[in-house]
Amino acid sequence: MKFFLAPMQGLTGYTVRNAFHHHFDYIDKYYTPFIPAAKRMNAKIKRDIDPVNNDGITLIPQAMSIVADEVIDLHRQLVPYGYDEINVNLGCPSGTVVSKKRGSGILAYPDMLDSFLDELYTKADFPVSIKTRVGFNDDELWHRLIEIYSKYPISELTVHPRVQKDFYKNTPRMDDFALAMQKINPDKTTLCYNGDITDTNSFNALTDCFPDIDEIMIGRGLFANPALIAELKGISMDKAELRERLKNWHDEILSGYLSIFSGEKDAIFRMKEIWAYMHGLFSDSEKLWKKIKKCQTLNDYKSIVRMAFDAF
Ligand SMILES: Cc1cc2nc3c(=O)[nH]c(=O)nc-3n(C[C@H](O)[C@H](O)[C@H](O)COP(=O)(O)O)c2cc1C
Repeated sequence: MKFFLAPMQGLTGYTVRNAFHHHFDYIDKYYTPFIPAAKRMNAKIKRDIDPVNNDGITLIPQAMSIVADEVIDLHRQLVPYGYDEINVNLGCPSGTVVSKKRGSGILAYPDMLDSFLDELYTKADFPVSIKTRVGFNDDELWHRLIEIYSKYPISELTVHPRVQKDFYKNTPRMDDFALAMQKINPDKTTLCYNGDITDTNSFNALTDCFPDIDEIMIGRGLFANPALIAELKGISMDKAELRERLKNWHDEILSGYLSIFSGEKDAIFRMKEIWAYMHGLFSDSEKLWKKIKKCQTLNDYKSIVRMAFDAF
């Protein structure tokens, strides 16, 4: 089984990717948070994809676009950095994205999706993978969408079996993932599952249902428990070792953020985004989370976190 870290805007930049690579090195492949392909890459994006900042990490840049020439142009900008494959985001549910028919917005327009992919796969002389949801308002069009996907030489199709309207609510629609397993030719396209893998139970339920599945992408579950993949692989780790690795992982991210952002407030804000998922691992987790949410200065933040790790 191969495990991938899901792209997450604001969370899976190079600082976090490196921390995973150094302290929980179980991730086979990483994806950048989406890069808006309509514009030229800015300094922040260039820093994020720079191979110097991604040493030893297998990284796939993700494009946000529904225009073939934009994807081709982004690829042209990425080649000098050593990238070949591009992943296209057809899953983002955010209002500002879908209002432009981008992300999961295009899933309501199968004909438009078909012509986009037709032009893209005709013009692209490099591997293009896709990350998709299973519909917009509902999954009635999923049959049609999967027929469209199955026509093209998609290098890897990651399916997050929710529709746009679900955002992250409700449970993944496993019947829709089953249809993808049935319709996608594994000799042409590798199918990757994504959604709600958070522990051994959810992992076993998935692999019991789909024993042929070979690739799983995990997002929130890895922030709730950075050692999750080790657990899924049956690698044992006692509490002291987990605490030590978790602390090193946390400290590397904090010092990385403090060196990137001009003020400590920004670094603390970004650390809070991680704690929103991670606090559940700690004792008295709700109380801890409240304290972290309230804290405004680096000194306060550091002392709360020190106590949390002491009590771990
Ligand atoms: C805060 C946040 C940011 C995200 N940013 C992206 C993104 O840039 N590109 C993308 O394809 N998906 C993005 N996603 C979706 C995740 O990649 C993933 O599909 C989703 O979290 C479901 O997987 P999970 O249940 O393992 O977390 C984002 C999700 C969250 C919660």
